[in-house]
Amino acid sequence: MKLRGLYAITDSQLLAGKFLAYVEAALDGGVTLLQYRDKSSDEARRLREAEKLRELCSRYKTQLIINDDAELAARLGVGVHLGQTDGPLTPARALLGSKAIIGSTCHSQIELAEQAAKEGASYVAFGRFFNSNTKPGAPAATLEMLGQARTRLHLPICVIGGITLENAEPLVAQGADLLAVVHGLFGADSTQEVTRRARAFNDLLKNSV
Ligand SMILES: Cc1ncc(COP(=O)(O)OP(=O)(O)O)c(N)n1
Ligand SMILES: Cc1nc(C(=O)O)sc1CCOP(=O)(O)O
Ligand SMILES: [Mg+2]
Repeated sequence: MKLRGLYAITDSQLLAGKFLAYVEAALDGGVTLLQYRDKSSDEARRLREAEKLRELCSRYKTQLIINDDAELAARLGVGVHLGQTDGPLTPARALLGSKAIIGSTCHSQIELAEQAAKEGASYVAFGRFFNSNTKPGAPAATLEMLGQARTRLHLPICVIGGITLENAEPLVAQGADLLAVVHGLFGADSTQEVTRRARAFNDLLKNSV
């Protein structure tokens, strides 16, 4: 499966009271990867919500990715996204198997991405490219770095951080495969607008290849 398209990421605060409706609206517009990102330590709720997302994703033929938690991903039989302090990639690959999608945060460092590729990552993520409501303190990355990464790396490149329909085009032009978005997608006022935005993100990627 080619990893290219919209990578929707959930946010428990932003989606409070409309979680499944907004996620389904995004899936309806087309989502390549859906990441369940919940930074709370409420394990029972995390399991319950992740199970619901797995069911929804299977209906829409979208791949579910769990943020931070390889054990939960293994329990559900889905993929995982690991940051630099979320545990090593090699044991996660051993736990989840060769077919699982495993992503790695590489901030703005191509060397981290090369290492992640050696350790079995399925994609590497660079960011933050713009001001982010969700994670304002994330280290910054540049378009120039992204262009260099594209020439050096042979696995899918995900970009993240403050991405909207208005600013995404240069990232795609520099070789991004996956646009990872929270607010620029789920910050919409209605489910219809979420679906419209999802379609428009996909159009940006389609029109560039
Ligand atoms: C697709 C994607 N890219 C980067 C991140 C950030 O991961 P991390 O640095 O571990 O930070 P948290 O998201 O865990 O706060 C991500 N989650 N997804
Ligand atoms: C979870 C996360 N990681 C980032 C990084 O740069 O590693 S930026 C980010 C938040 C993405 O949300 P939004 O689209 O609302 O900016
Ligand atoms: Mg993390």
